[in-house]
Formats: sequence, C-alpha cells, structure tokens
Amino acid sequence: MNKPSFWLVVPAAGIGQRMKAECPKQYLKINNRFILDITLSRLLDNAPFKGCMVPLSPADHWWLDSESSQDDRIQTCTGGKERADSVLSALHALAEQADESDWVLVHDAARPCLHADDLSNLIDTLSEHPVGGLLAAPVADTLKLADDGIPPEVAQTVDRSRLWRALTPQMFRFGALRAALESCLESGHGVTDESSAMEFSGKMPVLVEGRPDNLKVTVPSDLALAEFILGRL
Ligand SMILES: Nc1ccn([C@@H]2O[C@H](COP(=O)(O)OP(=O)(O)OP(=O)(O)O)[C@@H](O)[C@H]2O)c(=O)n1
Ligand SMILES: C[C@](O)(CO)[C@H](O)COP(=O)(O)O
Repeated sequence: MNKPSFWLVVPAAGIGQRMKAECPKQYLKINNRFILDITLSRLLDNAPFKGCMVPLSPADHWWLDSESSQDDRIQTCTGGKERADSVLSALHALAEQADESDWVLVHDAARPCLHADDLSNLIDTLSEHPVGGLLAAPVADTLKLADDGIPPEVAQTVDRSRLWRALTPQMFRFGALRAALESCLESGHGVTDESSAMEFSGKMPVLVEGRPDNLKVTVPSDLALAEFILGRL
C-alpha cells in the first residue's frame, strides 16, 4: 500500500478586521516580507508536502505581488465567508489530486512563527494515528468566566488543569476532514478550527504540545511581537 502523501492548506482569505490595518493582516510586512510569504516558506521548506492550496478572498489584489505567487508548489482557490468555508473550498480544489487517506495539514496564514521542530514533531507523532490531531499549548494563565454585565465581572474561575489553546497546523486524513467539514456546514454547526469539525463527527483528535510563541497575528500589538519572535527562531 502506498505511503500517504502530505498536503498543505493555508487559509488566507480573511479580512483581518481585528487588526485594523490598511490591508488584510496576511499582507502586512515583517522585515519587508508579507506575513503570508513567511508562513508559506516556513512550512514548505520544512516538510515534504506534495502540494499546497491557498484559499484567497475574491477581493484579494495583493497575491500577485507575493513571492509565493511565483512558487509552482502552490495553487490558489477562492475562499469562503468563514475560515471553515475557505478550508473546505481548498479541500474541494484538491479532491482530484489527493487520496482519501492522505494527510492534510491546515495552518493559518496569520501564524508566521511556526517552529520547524513543532512541524516535524506533529507529523512524526501523528503519521501512524487513525484520526490525527493538532498543535496546542497548555493554558498558563488563570482563566475567568465572565458574566454578561457591562463591564463584565467574574462569574467563575475556571479549572485550567485540562485546558489547552488550539494552535495550527491541524493534521487530519483528507477524506475524513472533508466529510466532517461538509457535515458541519450542512447542519449549520459553526466551527473555528478543523479539530472542532472532527469532534463534531465523533472523533477525538490528539493534542500535540507546541511552542506557545506560535502566535496568530490578530490584533495590532501582535505584529511587533511576531517580528521579535521571528528574529529569534
Ligand atoms: N473567511 C475566512 C476567514 C479567515 N481565513 C483565514 O483563517 C486564518 C485565521 O483566521 P483569523 O485570525 O480570524 O483571520 P481573519 O478572519 O482575517 O481575522 P478577523 O477575524 O480579525 O477578521 C487567517 O489566516 C485568515 O486569513 C480564511 O481563509 N477565510
Ligand atoms: C484555527 C485557530 O487558529 C485555532 O486557534 C483559531 O480557531 C482561528 O480562529 P479565528 O477566529 O479564525 O482567528
């Protein structure tokens, strides 16, 4: 039986509303490179992907100015309203090339600080696993559940001993992930990551501990932090 291939999906069709920038955050620059280009190079240069699909917004007019648009390992497709729609669109675009049992890794375009060791560890840990899983970081802060007051007040302090922050890449079998996402979207069950879709289909993804500095650039203060982290990777 052929060894499964590895495919990469990097959702990049968001508008970066929380970043309040003049362009979608994946096209902000660190050391004069688009965040999207940094992210894609850190993935494609550190693992044996058979191909890469990048869902883009229909309104994207930055891609053609990117380094990555010249990389023949990378294909693009049109993303969707939500992140899950964009990921599913990428899986549909890869359907003729990928086998059901191939692995697909999904990584946010907005996470440029992924360490090569975390990528290798995720693949090595899960490549024989029946379901797959995700990079995640144990919660290090005390967590409070807020009431709905304005301003919010503490309703409860949450036991954090078994709480983890989901990161990316998230790594699942191609056919299973596509079916899980289709099921979620058909039933109107909104999900913010691939693991949630797999959980909705009854699976229990593995949590693989990753570096907490695998930052998702989300709000303005994240840009300088990402630059600092990248300077030390
Ligand atoms: N419809 C969408 C929404 C998000 N994403 C991508 O999913 C990743 C993580 O999403 P998030 O951090 O929420 O990005 P945005 O949706 O752009 O941010 P915001 O919620 O602030 O608008 C990003 O790389 C983003 O480009 C996507 O491909 N398609
Ligand atoms: C996929 C993710 O990065 C895992 O933490 C997160 O769910 C993305 O959420 P967002 O609201 O789309 O940024």
